[in-house]
Amino acid sequence: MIAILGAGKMGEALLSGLLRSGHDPADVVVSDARPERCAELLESYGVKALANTEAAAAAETLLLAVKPQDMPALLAEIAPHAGAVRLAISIAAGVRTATIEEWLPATPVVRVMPNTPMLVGQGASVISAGSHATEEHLVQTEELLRAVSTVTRVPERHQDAATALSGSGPAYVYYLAESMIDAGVTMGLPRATARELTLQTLTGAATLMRDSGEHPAVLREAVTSPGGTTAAAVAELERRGVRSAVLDAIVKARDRGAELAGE
Ligand SMILES: NC(=O)C1=CN([C@@H]2O[C@H](COP(=O)(O)OP(=O)(O)OC[C@H]3O[C@@H](n4cnc5c(N)ncnc54)[C@H](O)[C@@H]3O)[C@@H](O)[C@H]2O)C=CC1
Ligand SMILES: O=C(O)[C@@H]1CCC=N1
Repeated sequence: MIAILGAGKMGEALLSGLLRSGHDPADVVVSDARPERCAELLESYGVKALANTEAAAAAETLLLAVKPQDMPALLAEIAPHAGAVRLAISIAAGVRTATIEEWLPATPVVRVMPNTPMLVGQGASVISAGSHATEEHLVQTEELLRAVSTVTRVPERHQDAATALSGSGPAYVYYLAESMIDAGVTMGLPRATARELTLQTLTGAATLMRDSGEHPAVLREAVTSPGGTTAAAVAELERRGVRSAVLDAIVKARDRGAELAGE
């Protein structure tokens, strides 16, 4: 039995991935602080909702998907009931495996940083083993996540960097998308047209980068005609220091992650 504790946006993405990859709804339970949320998930997926303590007692695998600030209360509540748990997987940003192990001593813990494209089966997750987790636990976690994301193993000391890059990363892409759409509207394009062109450009450019395996600089050069339009735009980005702003912003996100984790 797998229990998803905290069935919000990310919890639901995990749930739908598990069911899509062939898990029986009878082998998955959810628990959430909001009863109406539990009713919704029962209605949509046919999974049973239990109280946190009952879910922890019934499951061999826990997927901990509450917000980081709700994690201490959840761990304190379930710890006395989690005797049969063989693997605890946490997706909470900035919560270290050692913190979870303080509450669930001797339990194998795997820490995951997913991202929101997991909601459409296109996530990028990084995973790290806690001190009791073995190869088998990492493989089990990879199997659970593969239906909704790619999975990359990193040592836990790289979790804050991965959180800054891929965990927060979708926000940077949406920020760029907003700017591009606004530019289109400023130049007189209908908003729907600007949105569609921006969306297809981002999707197409990402697909080309993946499928060609080329370095992004090579792909950018292929767009940039001497003395042309792209060269004018890129020169302005360089003049404004956008490249170093992006780099500094992501390092700031990494530092904030370490601060939130109490490091
Ligand atoms: N949203 C994002 O971009 C990402 C989020 N994460 C992590 O995923 C986790 C979940 O995030 P979201 O799904 O976005 O949040 P959310 O707010 O949609 O879901 C959290 C759920 O936990 C429930 N909850 C709160 N306290 C509880 C308790 N004591 N017992 C049971 N349920 C409880 C809430 O009712 C809510 O449904 C967070 O720890 C976050 O750090 C990780 C990567 C990316
Ligand atoms: O902004 C945050 O703190 C979380 C972590 C990764 C994405 N959202």
